[in-house]
Amino acid sequence: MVSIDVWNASVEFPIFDAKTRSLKKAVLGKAGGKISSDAKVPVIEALQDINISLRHGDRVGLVGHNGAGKSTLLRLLSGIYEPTRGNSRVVGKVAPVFDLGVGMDPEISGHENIIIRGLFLGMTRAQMEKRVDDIADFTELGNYLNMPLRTYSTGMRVRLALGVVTSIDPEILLLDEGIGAVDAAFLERARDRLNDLVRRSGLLVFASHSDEFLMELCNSAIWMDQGRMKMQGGLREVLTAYKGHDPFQNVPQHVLDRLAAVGGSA
Ligand SMILES: Nc1ncnc2c1ncn2[C@@H]1O[C@H](COP(=O)(O)OP(=O)(O)OP(=O)(O)O)[C@@H](O)[C@H]1O
Repeated sequence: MVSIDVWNASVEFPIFDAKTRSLKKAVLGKAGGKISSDAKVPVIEALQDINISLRHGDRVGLVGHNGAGKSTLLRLLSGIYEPTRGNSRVVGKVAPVFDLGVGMDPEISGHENIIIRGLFLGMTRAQMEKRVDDIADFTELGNYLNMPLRTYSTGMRVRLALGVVTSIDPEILLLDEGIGAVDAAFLERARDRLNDLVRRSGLLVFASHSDEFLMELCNSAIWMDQGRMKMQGGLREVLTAYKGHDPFQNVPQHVLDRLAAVGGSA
């Protein structure tokens, strides 16, 4: 059974560049983590005192201003960062989807990239070979799949990457908001695949600035603020507190019904 547990975890980035000493005097705005001023070198306190316990079936949205610590938290959960203090334990195979294009090689074909990217996300070559046709159909890239990736437009790369990402079977899916940068029309086509992906995943943690995406995929949320967890609870409750208004209020009933049907937040 998959699980994520984090106890009193902090992640700090010491900044050794002498020029950054002036940072110590910096006044922080709303965006960004906390910069500690008492240490010898300035330290960015990206995460402080994080306590999380997630189990199979949890679908958690991470919300918060720029620099609040969402991406750092995802990297902590994926094992890319170790906590500077405290502990974390993740049981299950993690698929980190932080940057849609990461692990793609511009010099090899779309087909080959499908396999490579799948391997990077924890799949086997045999599993990916079985999915290539389905991914090719979805991307509508046709003969381009035999061409090197460098010949693709940005949108074509995103189609390929999204096709691969939505084909995997992750135990724990960690999604960063890059996925929200996809254009609306294609996203509409990807909607069902994304929902299926999330349904197949044992556990989802998704950092996003998009209410629509969060409503679609998540049922609870954590509000990050300057590296700390400001609030944790149901998605609607947390989004309402974070935004200062209830974003569900303006959602038409038929959309709420559809979200309820796919197991979303409504
Ligand atoms: N590698 C790093 N070195 C130094 N500081 C970092 C590093 N990564 C993140 N930070 C700092 O940690 C804090 C949290 O950043 P993080 O990227 O986790 O925020 P975020 O909530 O994902 O922001 P956004 O919504 O803009 O993506 C910020 O103050 C950032 O400047």
